[in-house]
Amino acid sequence: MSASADDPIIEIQDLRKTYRSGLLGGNRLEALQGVSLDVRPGEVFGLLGPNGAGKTTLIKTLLGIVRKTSGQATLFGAPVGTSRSRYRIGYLPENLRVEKHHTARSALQLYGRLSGLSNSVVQQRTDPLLEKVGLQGRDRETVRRFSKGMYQRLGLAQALLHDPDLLILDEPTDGLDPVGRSEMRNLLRQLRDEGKTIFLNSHILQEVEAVCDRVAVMAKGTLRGVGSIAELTANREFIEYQVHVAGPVDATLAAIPDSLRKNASAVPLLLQDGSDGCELKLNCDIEAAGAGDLDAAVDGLRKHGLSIRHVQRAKQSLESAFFALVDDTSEEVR
Ligand SMILES: Nc1ncnc2c1ncn2[C@@H]1O[C@H](COP(=O)(O)OP(=O)(O)OP(=O)(O)O)[C@@H](O)[C@H]1O
Repeated sequence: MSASADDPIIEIQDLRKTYRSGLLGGNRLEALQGVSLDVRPGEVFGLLGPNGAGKTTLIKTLLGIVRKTSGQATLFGAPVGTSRSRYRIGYLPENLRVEKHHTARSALQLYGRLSGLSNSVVQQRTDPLLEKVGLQGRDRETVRRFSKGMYQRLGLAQALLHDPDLLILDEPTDGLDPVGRSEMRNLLRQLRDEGKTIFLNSHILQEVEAVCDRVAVMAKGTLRGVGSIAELTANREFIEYQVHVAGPVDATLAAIPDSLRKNASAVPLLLQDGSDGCELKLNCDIEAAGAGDLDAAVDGLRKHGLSIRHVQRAKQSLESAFFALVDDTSEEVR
């Protein structure tokens, strides 16, 4: 069967990696325990997870640096580790190491030779690339004087040198200041607009939220959730309402029905008219018809003479979705 433009760029099926160490490999650590996911052409896909989740192992398996124990992983339809798949990938490692005597220009020449590009192609691509990553004018300084942000830009330039279709980026904004992070975000969006597929690993939730089309959340070698930010943050168990009440915290909590109080909290709040009040947070069980719970709470508040100033449905943040997904009681996605 011939490849189509919509075929996944990365296809992973039940991927497992067990590290063995100690005497005769007696100690086993299952770093990947049956991970399955697809990355589609042109998307920015983020891999999120706490330390030790298996993110680096997954990336290194895709790059052919770590050998899988079992399962399938293909890039552009070819098994990982083959030269056919490797050539179409640009990789930004977490800590790019460049000999201190290099300049950005000489480092790119070296990386170009290592990728098998001719000198003339490297010459031709260097200036536009330095400009793209914002290193124009700094290309003759030795990297000894580079900030972490400049290193990351150089790393991205080397990853782009052979014009790959897929970029695999390990913590691309790690160690960057807010300006550097915002510049890197813009650069990633620009690369996506140019048609590159981007697979990145990050522990910075805001970055992932700002730039990724889809996200996979991993914990302890298993996949806990895959989807767009909107899909991952659509809380399936609770609807949270925020109710602004013209009354103190204690009276507000006392006014709502007993059955709702265990899922409620309130904090003092300055109301829009400048008077004292509180914000009541009410977690309503979806299966118990959330709207009915809200009506019951409003009835209780009104019965106690408390005025309601504002009601809104809270959006679940990626952060709270993330913590719920990596929680030990969360179920694995296969
Ligand atoms: N070469 C190795 N030999 C033995 N165990 C390893 C090896 N590399 C990683 N591990 C273990 O595999 C598990 C997953 O590690 P991995 O580095 O893939 O996680 P991670 O999600 O990238 O974590 P971090 O965010 O801390 O980099 C960890 O328990 C780690 O200690």
